[in-house]
Amino acid sequence: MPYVDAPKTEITVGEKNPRILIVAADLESEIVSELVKGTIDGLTKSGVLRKNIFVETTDRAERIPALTRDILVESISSNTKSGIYAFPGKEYGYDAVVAVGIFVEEDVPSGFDELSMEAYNAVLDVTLETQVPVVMGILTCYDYEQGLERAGIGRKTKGMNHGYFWATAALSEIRVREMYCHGKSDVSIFEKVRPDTQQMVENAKEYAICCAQWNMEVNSEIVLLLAELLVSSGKATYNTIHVYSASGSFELPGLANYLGAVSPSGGSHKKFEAVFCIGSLIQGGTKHFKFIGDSVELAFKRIKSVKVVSGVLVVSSMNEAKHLAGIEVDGRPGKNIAYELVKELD
Ligand SMILES: Nc1c(NC[C@H](O)[C@H](O)[C@H](O)CO)[nH]c(=O)[nH]c1=O
Ligand SMILES: CC(=O)[C@@H](O)COP(=O)(O)O
Repeated sequence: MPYVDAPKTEITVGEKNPRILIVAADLESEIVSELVKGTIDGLTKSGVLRKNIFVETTDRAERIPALTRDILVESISSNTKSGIYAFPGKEYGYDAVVAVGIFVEEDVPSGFDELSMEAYNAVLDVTLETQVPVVMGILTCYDYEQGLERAGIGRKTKGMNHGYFWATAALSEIRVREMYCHGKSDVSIFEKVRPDTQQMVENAKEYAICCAQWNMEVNSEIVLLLAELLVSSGKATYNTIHVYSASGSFELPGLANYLGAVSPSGGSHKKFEAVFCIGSLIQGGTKHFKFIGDSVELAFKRIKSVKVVSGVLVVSSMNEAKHLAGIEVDGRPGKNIAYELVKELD
């Protein structure tokens, strides 16, 4: 069974009901239709009104990014914005998008990795261009059975419908942007380490840390040491470090770009010195972790709105991830990557 440490977040939508677009490839397929159902189910259970969930379809997963972009652009002129969070420049008719589809390696005789990478890169492009979070629900399976399992209808192992993950991811991305627009970040992770009173530090700068919610046991170690190093080196105080939760590592570039491009309305303008992106991608049963790892690194390089420091681990086991987060495993001391990340500021 693949390793899964998915976010435990349960989200209930607020007063403003979000508008969610699902762009699905090949709705005729039993896998995709089940994944779309799972996504809709997850969204409505969290309080999204069914009338605010829109499903558009195409025949092939590689067409999802272009179709998503077209629908988003068209929605600018519509009169149906929810206004949950600010879009810089243009406002779209949807607060988040879930891309749903599947590539099966067995069915792609050559170029499977290229096909998948192109789709992942193109989905991230849409997010970076529009600032609308597009959640990655395109499965990259070795065979059909793996797809059935991830749709919760496996024949050997039933599995879990991943549509629920994607529903949560879409809503988390909306929530974190909404919080940011209200001048809020989530510093609860510092509760145990943050002193009650803080010295005034001259020239303390504002930093953001975006932290993926998958594999938090690992990510939290990196975030805590990173903050400690920023504070002990006099670059920041705990008050000038702001933590924002991204759903998974795939959501990190979109969130970092958003923080760089948008000033929160109502709150003070935050111009971050740098945005650190922390996540750990641990190999599951498919190449999903690798495609995400490669596509997010490329996307970080395309971000111009702010300096981004990537701390996304792409590893084959939880023990490897723990090692890079400074956690001792089987008597072998770990080496936290936070030490390397702060050096990137110099
Ligand atoms: N398996 C891991 C994930 N998966 C989730 C994706 O990052 C993403 O949130 C989802 O595809 C929706 O867009 N994320 C991690 O950070 N680490 C993993 O091991
Ligand atoms: C949904 C995920 O990101 C996670 O389940 C990846 O694992 P797998 O490669 O087995 O689909």
